Amino acid sequence: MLEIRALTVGHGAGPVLHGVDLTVAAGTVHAVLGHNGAGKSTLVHAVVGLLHPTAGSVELAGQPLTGRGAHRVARAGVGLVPQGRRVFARLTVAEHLALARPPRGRSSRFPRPGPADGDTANGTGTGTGTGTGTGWTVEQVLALLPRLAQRLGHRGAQLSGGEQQMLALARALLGGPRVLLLDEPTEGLAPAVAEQVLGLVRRLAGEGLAVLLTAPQPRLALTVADELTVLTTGRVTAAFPGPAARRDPAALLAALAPAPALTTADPAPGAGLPPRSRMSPPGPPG
Ligand SMILES: Nc1ncnc2c1ncn2[C@@H]1O[C@H](COP(=O)(O)OP(=O)(O)OP(=O)(O)O)[C@@H](O)[C@H]1O
Repeated sequence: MLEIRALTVGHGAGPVLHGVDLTVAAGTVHAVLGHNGAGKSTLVHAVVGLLHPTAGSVELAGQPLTGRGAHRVARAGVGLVPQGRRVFARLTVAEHLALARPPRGRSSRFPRPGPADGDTANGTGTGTGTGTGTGWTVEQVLALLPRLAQRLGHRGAQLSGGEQQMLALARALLGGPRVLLLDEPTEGLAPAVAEQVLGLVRRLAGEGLAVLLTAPQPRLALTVADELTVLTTGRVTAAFPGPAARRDPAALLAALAPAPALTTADPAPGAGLPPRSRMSPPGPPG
């Protein structure tokens, strides 16, 4: 479904990603793992058209997306749940959904594959997931995310982190994506809420979406991913099928191990710095 080939892209001062290859099949979750600064958001932004690659390509179901503007990429069926949720503090949930809703007369551009009737999120059984090919309606999104239905009058700033994440997900779904990109969707969430969000992600993949999500740490992503790719300073340094990584996560953990910290036994580079600085691993803690 989503094919990323030899992608090289940066923010103006040289590449951040160097020849990244990655595929996300329909109905699967592909997790991109990497430490802070590895290039995960850069990859996501390049796919959704916010950054323009200097080399390589992005295709959706064989249709080239490379170099298109973000709105055209969205219209082609790529949905984004951005890092940090990007919810408007002063708008209510209902207002967010109204803004994201497809224009009258045009439901989501792509039919929602849909599960069997009555098979709705969290077992609430509201029966809206009919898979009739009409795309995502606000009602269907609220059936998938019933917590939002109880918060329609709340402003973005009044929502919990988990509720904001669900609102960001709802907004993306209303665009009718075939591919959904979620940039660090569990960041800052309590473990139980993070698991709930990933359960929704898994469910959406089960409905046929191709899902790419990013995470700095493998623990939660490992529970839902069909494929895992490790990015290290802008390069793919390892890739694992989900089942194999779950059976034996040692190789994945090793691929994600931070570069060894300098010690006082190391020669010169930290000379003159206080000992704490020399012992710190690169980048902020996870
Ligand atoms: N707008 C920008 N302008 C210049 N450089 C940037 C910009 N955004 C990111 N970078 C740089 O690109 C590199 C990759 O950053 P990116 O945000 O893609 O990493 P990440 O893996 O998503 O990290 P995090 O987990 O912290 O979000 C970093 O060196 C970062 O400083």
